[in-house]
Amino acid sequence: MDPEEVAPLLEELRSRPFLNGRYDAFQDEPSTWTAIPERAARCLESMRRREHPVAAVIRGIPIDDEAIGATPLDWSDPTFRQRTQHLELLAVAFATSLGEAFAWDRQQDGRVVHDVFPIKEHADQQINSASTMRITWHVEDAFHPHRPDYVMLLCLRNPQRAATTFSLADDWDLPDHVVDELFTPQFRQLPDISHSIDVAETEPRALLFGDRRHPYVCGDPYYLSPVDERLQAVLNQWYSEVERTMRDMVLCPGDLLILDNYRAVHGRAPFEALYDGRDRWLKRLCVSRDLRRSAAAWVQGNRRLLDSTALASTAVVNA
Ligand SMILES: O=C(O)CCC(=O)C(=O)O
Ligand SMILES: [Fe+2]
Repeated sequence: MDPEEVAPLLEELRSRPFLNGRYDAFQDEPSTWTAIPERAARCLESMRRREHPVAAVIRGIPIDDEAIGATPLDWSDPTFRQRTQHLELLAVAFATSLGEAFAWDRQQDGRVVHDVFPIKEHADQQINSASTMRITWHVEDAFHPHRPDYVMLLCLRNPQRAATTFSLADDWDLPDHVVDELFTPQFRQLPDISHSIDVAETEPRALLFGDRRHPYVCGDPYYLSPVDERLQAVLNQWYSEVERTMRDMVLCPGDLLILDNYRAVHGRAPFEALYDGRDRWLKRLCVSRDLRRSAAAWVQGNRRLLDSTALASTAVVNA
């Protein structure tokens, strides 16, 4: 994308008052979904309507490195949100070509756009604010029936050139008996720690579903266990195949990566954080094709704010 194409929209978005991550009114404005450059809109429309491509990157979103200021070190100084709101709104505008950007009430204060940057205390945890710890590949929010259909990552800076990794389900070549097992509901998926939920027990689920020739995937191996030890060998075969087909993408400032969260898994390579205000910094959005499916989880009638504890199974919540 030519940066010139999006510059007037970005300029207009810069003049918006601070909305503090509550973007409902903005998402409801008709101009939101008509304003984005045509070629990008076509690509997103193709992702939604044809389910192809499964992963796409839109390049050339102008990032003013000085104006966005320092990469935050933690959540204590919220001014970074004001400095980057126009970029968040732009990402939300792109998301409207795919569906609706939504928030989880227990993640990042219920904000629609998440910040991804390294936090010292999390360096070796399995969370997106880690650094030396690899984020093992996963489907985003795999534990939840209302997980996003798409994940969008907008890169503000990435001096470490840490790669985002992803693998497409269509690339997997697995023996029939492995596919059969993965299509059978016999795997328990617990929530990842970013949701701060303790689920004692979950219903066993299938990891692949839908059309056998072009399956959908749902799983986060780090928080996954089979109902029967015998299935570990099946999981290992699947894991190797995902590793074999894994691609690396080093996002550069102004790159917007869009991943189909039903047809691809993703993760992130480890990197060395410096905590010097210049570290890697991304904005992340979860996008749903259809918010009606999640009505039982809407928080106080807000269709774009989901209660992640509203699961089919019984959830025990850590306060
Ligand atoms: O940092 C990245 O490139 C991706 C991290 C990730 O998996 C996420 O934020 O959902
Ligand atoms: Fe992720």
